[in-house]
Formats: sequence, C-alpha cells, structure tokens
Amino acid sequence: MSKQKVALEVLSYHATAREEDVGKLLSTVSQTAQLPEATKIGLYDFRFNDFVMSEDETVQGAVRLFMECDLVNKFRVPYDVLCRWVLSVKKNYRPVTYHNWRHAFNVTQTMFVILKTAPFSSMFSDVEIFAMMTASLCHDLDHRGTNNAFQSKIESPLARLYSTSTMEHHHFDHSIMIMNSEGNNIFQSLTDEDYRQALSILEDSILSTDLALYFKKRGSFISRAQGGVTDWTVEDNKSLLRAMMMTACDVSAICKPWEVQKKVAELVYSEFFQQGDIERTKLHQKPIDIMDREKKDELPKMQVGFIDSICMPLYKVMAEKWPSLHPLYEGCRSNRDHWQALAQQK
Ligand SMILES: CCCOc1ccc(S(=O)(=O)N2CCN(C)CC2)cc1-c1nc(CC)cc(=O)[nH]1
Ligand SMILES: [Zn+2]
Repeated sequence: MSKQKVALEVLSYHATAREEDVGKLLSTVSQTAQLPEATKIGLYDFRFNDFVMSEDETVQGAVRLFMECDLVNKFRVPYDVLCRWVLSVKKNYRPVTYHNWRHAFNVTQTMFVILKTAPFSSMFSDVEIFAMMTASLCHDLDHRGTNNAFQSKIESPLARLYSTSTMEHHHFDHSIMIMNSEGNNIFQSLTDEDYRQALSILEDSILSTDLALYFKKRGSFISRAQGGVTDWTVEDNKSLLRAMMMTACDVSAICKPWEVQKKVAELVYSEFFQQGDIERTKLHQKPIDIMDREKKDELPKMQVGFIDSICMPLYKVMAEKWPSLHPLYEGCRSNRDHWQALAQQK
C-alpha cells in the first residue's frame, strides 16, 4: 500500500454512535419542546456556561441549537439522523483536557448567538448557517491535545499527510467520515448545489481555525471593516467574515465571566503543560514557554499577551462594526483586567 493509503487507513478509524444511545436520546428529547428550553439553559447568551451541565445535557443542548435554527425543517434532516450525528460527533472528540467535546459545544453555542443576532441573522443564507454551525461542532474533531508543531516534531502520520494546518485538515477529514457513515449524513437531503456549497464552507471554516491562517487574513479583514466596506454579502468579503467568526468563536472562552474564563484557562494550560512534559521527557526538547510548567508563574502575563495579540484586535473591530457583538469585546476587556491584576501581583 502507498504511504498515503497506509496513512489514510490509520487515520480513518472513527466510531459512530451506539444505537441504544441514539434511542435513549430520542426518547429523552422527542422532537417537541421537551428539549431543554433554549432560553432556560442560556443558549442565547454570550455568557453561556457549560460547567453546570451534565454530559447528557450538553448533547441535548447541541441538538437544541440545531433545532433553534430550524435546520431540521429547512433541510429535511430526519430527527434521528440529527441525534445520531450529534452523538457520533461527541464520540469522536477524545477525552483530552481542553480540546474536547465541551470546547466544541461552547464554540457552537457562541456561533449560534452571533448568527441569531442582528444583522448576522439576515446576512447569511440558511445553507451558510447550517454549514457554519456544523463546522463549529466539528472544528476540533479527534484532537489529540497537541498542536501542529508537535505533529511534525513526532512525524505523525497526520503530519505526513498534511504539511500545513495539519490538525485542521484532519478535523475536516474526520467530519466528512462521520457524515458519510450510515444514518449520520445531516446533509443527505440537500440539493446538489446546496451540498457542494455546504461542504466548501465546512472545509474553509474548519481550516480557518488554524491561528496561522487567522494571522494571515486578519489584516485584510480589519482594513476592509475600517475602510468602510458595507456590502458583506459579496462572496469575497463574506468568506473573510466567516473565517474571522470561526476564530472569534474558537477563542470566545476569553470573553466569558471571569469565574468561567479562569476555569477554562486552567484546562488550556494543563493541556499545554501535558504536551510540554512529553516534549521534555520523550523528545528531550525544551518546550516553548506556554507549554513549560516551570514557567507557570508567567501565565497571567501570557494570557494578557494572548488577549492583546489575538483576541482584542478581532473583538474590537467586530464590536465597532456590529455593536450587537459588544458583549464579546466587553467580556474580553474585563478578563484582561483580571489577568493584568494577577500578572502584577507576582
Ligand atoms: C491559559 C494558558 C496560556 O494560554 C496561552 C498562552 C499564550 C498564548 S499566545 O497568544 O502567546 N500564543 C497563541 C498561538 N500559539 C501558537 C503560541 C502562543 C495563547 C494562550 C491561550 N491560547 C488559547 C487557545 C488554545 C486559549 C487561552 O486561553 N490561552
Ligand atoms: Zn477549537
């Protein structure tokens, strides 16, 4: 077998939901409003906190998000297919410390609030909304808790298959494999044209969560947004906006109430430190600072750096352009104050 074939064999292992779990979910939450009321569990709120939810409740919440977008009716998605697909997606997130199912669920919930907020609700077609919600839930599928640099360091089959945006190409691949599995194709009823467009947006959106691509694109987004571009429905502008929205959702834990942000940051640095430990003990390499548990004291300063270099520039421009996104900017600014205070304490 060719190298590629072997790599694909190795990588194509994925598990889909067990039918008894699908049956349980279907019976717990039939298609009526028995699903947790979206507003009750705060699905319409940028301050949403999943820590208070059980695993089952996060699954019901994810199904609820897709129901609230009326995608089941608009795209004739059989309800059991939606439930099976959500369970299969959850099953294909590994139990790593941060890049796990709950991170994917949180990113999708933030995408949901943005898409439900004016003027976004009228800027995107139903197919785009369907594809962006799907991309959000799938964007980190089968993450191993290690970054792209680590994949190439260990010359993993993934790095041999995809030399750039290694993990992001795998996340997209994995989402297609799940969708092509029996009873898991939520796009099954789309017209050929809609299906082609949905897959193209799914791929671009998942790939755009590679921060390396975000840095490349952010410049033109900011200059267009500040340069007075008004027509964001032009395809070139819209695909740029979709990419920026994916990053805004991917890092949106930085905007959450301080108690939530603090807990998420602990998950982030524990996962980073686990990679650093492997690099030190197995690869005999010194990890970069953010993955070096011996540099734990510098974390608040690093978070301020993360906020200033990655988060604030994006939320600032988006909130200036679309004031309804101001809660994201405000949440991020407030957390910067908390991290700055901790950084000065040392
Ligand atoms: C909380 C532990 C410290 O966390 C960080 C430290 C430094 C930086 S960084 O901006 O300097 N930078 C990012 C790009 N990397 C390639 C190099 C390092 C980011 C984070 C961080 N990342 C995420 C997203 C996973 C979430 C989060 O809360 N914090
Ligand atoms: Zn992510």
